[in-house]
Amino acid sequence: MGVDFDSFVLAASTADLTDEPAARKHADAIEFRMDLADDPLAALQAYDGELPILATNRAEWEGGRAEDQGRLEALTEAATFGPVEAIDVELESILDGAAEQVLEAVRKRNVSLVASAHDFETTPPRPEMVRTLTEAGKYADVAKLAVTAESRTDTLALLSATEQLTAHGATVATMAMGQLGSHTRAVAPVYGSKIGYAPVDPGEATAPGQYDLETLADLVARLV
Ligand SMILES: O=C1C[C@@](O)(C(=O)O)C[C@@H](O)[C@@H]1O
Repeated sequence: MGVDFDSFVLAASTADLTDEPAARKHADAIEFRMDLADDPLAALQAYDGELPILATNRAEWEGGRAEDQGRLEALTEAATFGPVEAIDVELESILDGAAEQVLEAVRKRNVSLVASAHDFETTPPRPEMVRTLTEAGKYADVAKLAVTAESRTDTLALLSATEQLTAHGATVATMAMGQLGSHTRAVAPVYGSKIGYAPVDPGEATAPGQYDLETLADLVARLV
């Protein structure tokens, strides 16, 4: 049980689980953005796709659309559905103790856990990125960090932090958002990043600078 993040996992990010047949050819998993869906628990109930689901219910304060009210409860419930083999929860929610019931549900069903942090404005200094990823890794199977690149120096710092942690045995997922960061989505897996996110339809990106699924699948396959 659980998604195996020992090797790279390409997740098709979507608010619509009926995208699954279109994603199947290129993706290893579906990232279901519950916060962008109309009735996410009903959609999970109706899901009959083949790909395992990584469920995300991104908080408004972390760049998503989910209000705090009921957010973590819905994520906890998502963890009880058979096809949900991984759960993404914000590192901030873990650290402030709010995610305890999510962590318990994840443990109970042996679902994989991704602890994530985002910076939609900048790229923090390298030591801070290493600290954030190290902290996230204490709680989760995958420590994920998405930053916003403002320069090539930023993207190099992110890739270097990715390489360092991977060399020390950590399982991390990293990406730089924004136009300047796009190439890191293809290149970070070379340095050890274990999850890539891409929309099936390029018009439905879930973060700035994403490639469409087919393009990212092709780039990563050529590089890794
Ligand atoms: O956290 C992430 C990473 C992401 O923000 C990206 O930059 O690809 C896309 C989101 O859907 C996902 O939950």
